[in-house]
Amino acid sequence: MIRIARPFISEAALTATLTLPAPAKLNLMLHIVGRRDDGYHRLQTLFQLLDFGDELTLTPRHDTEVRVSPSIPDVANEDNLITRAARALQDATGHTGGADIQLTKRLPMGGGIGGGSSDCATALVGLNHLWQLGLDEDALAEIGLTLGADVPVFVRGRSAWAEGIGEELTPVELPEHWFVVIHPGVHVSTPALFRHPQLTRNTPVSTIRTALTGAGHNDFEPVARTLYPNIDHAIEQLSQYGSVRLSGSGACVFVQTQSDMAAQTILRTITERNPGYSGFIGRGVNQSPLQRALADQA
Ligand SMILES: C[C@@](CO)(OP(=O)(O)O)[C@H](O)COP(=O)(O)OP(=O)(O)OC[C@H]1O[C@@H](n2ccc(N)nc2=O)[C@H](O)[C@@H]1O
Ligand SMILES: Nc1ncnc2c1ncn2[C@@H]1O[C@H](COP(=O)(O)OP(=O)(O)O)[C@@H](O)[C@H]1O
Repeated sequence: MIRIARPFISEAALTATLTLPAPAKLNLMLHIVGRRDDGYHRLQTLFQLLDFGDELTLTPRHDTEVRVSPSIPDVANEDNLITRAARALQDATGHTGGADIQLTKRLPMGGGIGGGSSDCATALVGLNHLWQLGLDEDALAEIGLTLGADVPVFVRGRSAWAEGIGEELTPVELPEHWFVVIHPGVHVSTPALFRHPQLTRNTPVSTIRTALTGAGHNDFEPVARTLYPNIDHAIEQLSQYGSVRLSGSGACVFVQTQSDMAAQTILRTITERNPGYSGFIGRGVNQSPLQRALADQA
């Protein structure tokens, strides 16, 4: 655990409020190449950050309370990854202040687009700033990894090639395309998919260079399509517009477009045709809007 002396916090910092984005990610490809002794799967994946996501407004409190509002249905305040991030920071540093955190949730839950992980990372990065804790990026990523395999990429804020369980990150420069992301109205449990007996876990190891050519696939896709007919249907529907992929363990599927206007047309067509589906458009970004927003504060 990282322990630092409790820093002095000015009265001005206690009244400051910070609004920060929590962007989505896509897995442009995701190969499962093995398994660790603790059961976690070893992956190779290309994380593309998007300029679309949730938003957190953080206000410090004098007491130790951490309150997230509105609460997320079926997720207790102490289980919310935002609260868990705040608690982890308090534990690591001995900080005795708390926070009120307003959450604008735009990303579908269990969508494979990292909503919870990104909220968690934004809380870590934002509270480190507001509470003046002085933890560096490595320390925040290390704390983040204890809360979820996908948290470090959002803490570091670069589109990246990832190995290990997602924490060995190499920043990459990707073309900043537009993406139509469709949520086909089903909630996928990531642990359940990782446990599935039919999941391919022995894809041969690839290289970053190969992945950057656009080669690769998502090993979750066959299982997700079998278990969730809506995912299968959404992939079929979108495939007329280009190469469709599942993101993470699903349920979101996506297709790349050359313009915002093309993306709007596809999104409108698919959601009008399928009333249970929702979706959004995001532009791929190499640097996270979180780090850009924080730099603007400095
Ligand atoms: C599959 C991916 C791909 O980006 O994304 P999502 O579909 O969740 O967005 C991630 O690896 C998900 O990361 P994350 O959602 O943070 O997972 P965690 O909370 O750390 O783990 C949830 C559970 O999934 C399993 N797990 C997770 C990651 C991994 N590399 N191997 C695993 O076996 C473990 O059983 C773990 O208890
Ligand atoms: N702030 C949060 N936002 C979303 N989900 C959260 C949050 N805190 C805890 N969770 C839990 O984490 C689970 C996975 O959420 P999410 O990150 O949206 O999925 P995925 O990683 O598949 O995109 C949710 O079903 C929910 O139970």
